[in-house]
Amino acid sequence: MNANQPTPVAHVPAGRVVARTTPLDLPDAATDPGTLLDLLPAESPLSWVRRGDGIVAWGELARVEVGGDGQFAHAEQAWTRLLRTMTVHDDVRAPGTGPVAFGSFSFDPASPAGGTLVVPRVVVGRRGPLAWVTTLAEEDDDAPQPTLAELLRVGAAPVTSPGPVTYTDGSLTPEAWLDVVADAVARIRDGAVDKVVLARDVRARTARPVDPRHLLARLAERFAGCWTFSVDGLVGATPELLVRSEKGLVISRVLAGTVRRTGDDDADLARAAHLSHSSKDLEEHEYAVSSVAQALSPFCTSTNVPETPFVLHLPNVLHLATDVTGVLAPPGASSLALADALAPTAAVCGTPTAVARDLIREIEHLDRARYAGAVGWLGADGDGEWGIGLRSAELDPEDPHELRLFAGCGIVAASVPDDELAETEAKLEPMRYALDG
Ligand SMILES: C=C(O[C@@H]1C=C(C(=O)O)C=C[C@H]1O)C(=O)O
Repeated sequence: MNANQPTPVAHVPAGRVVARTTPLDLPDAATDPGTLLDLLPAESPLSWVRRGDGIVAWGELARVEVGGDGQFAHAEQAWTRLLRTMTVHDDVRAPGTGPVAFGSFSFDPASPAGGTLVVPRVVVGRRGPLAWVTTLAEEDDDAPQPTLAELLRVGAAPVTSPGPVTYTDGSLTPEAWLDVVADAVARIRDGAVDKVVLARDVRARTARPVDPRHLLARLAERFAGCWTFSVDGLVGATPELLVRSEKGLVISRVLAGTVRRTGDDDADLARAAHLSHSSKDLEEHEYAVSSVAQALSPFCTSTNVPETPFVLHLPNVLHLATDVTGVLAPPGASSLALADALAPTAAVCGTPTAVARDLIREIEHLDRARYAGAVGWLGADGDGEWGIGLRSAELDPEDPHELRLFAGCGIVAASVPDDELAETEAKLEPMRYALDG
């Protein structure tokens, strides 16, 4: 939708809706971590899955499209209005049961991409030994809850691979992007800004139409510790949790400071040790942690901000990581309101935020759309999980052979453009891997 359009566009049912959650006898995540994703249909799958747990969904009961500065607030208002039309029967009562909305929001509120909430018709979730199905239907629809056998038939159509992929430059050539990074370093050294995160895109064209389930399955299998998401054409596996809010406790996993892995365990351990002492990476990380801690603290009675980061090992890269936690002050802001307050963090924008965002608008030459924005889900009680939409690609709604892959990195005074370009290549690897096979 048009980012300047302040009022949300909502496609919602005219009458009352019944949301019904019942237990489901799914195979254990330990024996079959792929089960949730295996249920998905090829058409517009919704997913938020990590290590076999999470929620997947399909069908569209309602859709809300927002844009501009109030994108989160408008989405939340629409969700609250929709909930008033619902009768909820929840026999399971766990995070993710009852009605949920999946959402994804643009990094820059001025982006024409805007944000979307999708309220699915069927949700299947799992959390450890607990599994459930939620259906959302118009009140006069008296179809019984689907059985496991019926659910398994939804995703029965074979997953197709995209075949050979051709990659071409995105909005800038790699050489032009190096100049942008050099420009940013010069401005940082001049004192215009402390840190700015610069991103680039790469276009991919596939021989066969993209089946998002192919991407999701490969991402979930290789990047099991990340959140594998699919919302409204944005697909990826993010290691970075903007915020999870659950029963009054909030957590944000902050990542900033990165080194590529070598594939050799001993060499990687040496790199991890180097990363945790690198003043350039620690500086980048500190900006990101303080931006999250500052944004969370007005909502919390207490927060815990560890003094030193740990090193998060992913298959492609190592990151400096800090889990910031807090106790929500009553009555408790919703997870979407928290995402609104937190986004964009300095991990994907810079410090100070407003100056960094203006600099990105001026020199990056990229519409990030929903890359690096918030992506996740929201429940009826406001709890939910929102990741930062990294290690991701946007599927072209007009052409199922086309995608845009994105990656970026934090630039500080000590950054070297060639190293930053190499870092973006390392961060593009998950989506390139997803498209393979
Ligand atoms: C911007 C990205 O990653 C972010 C930037 C990082 C960095 O600069 O070290 C690390 C993790 C993310 O917060 C990306 O993956 O595209």
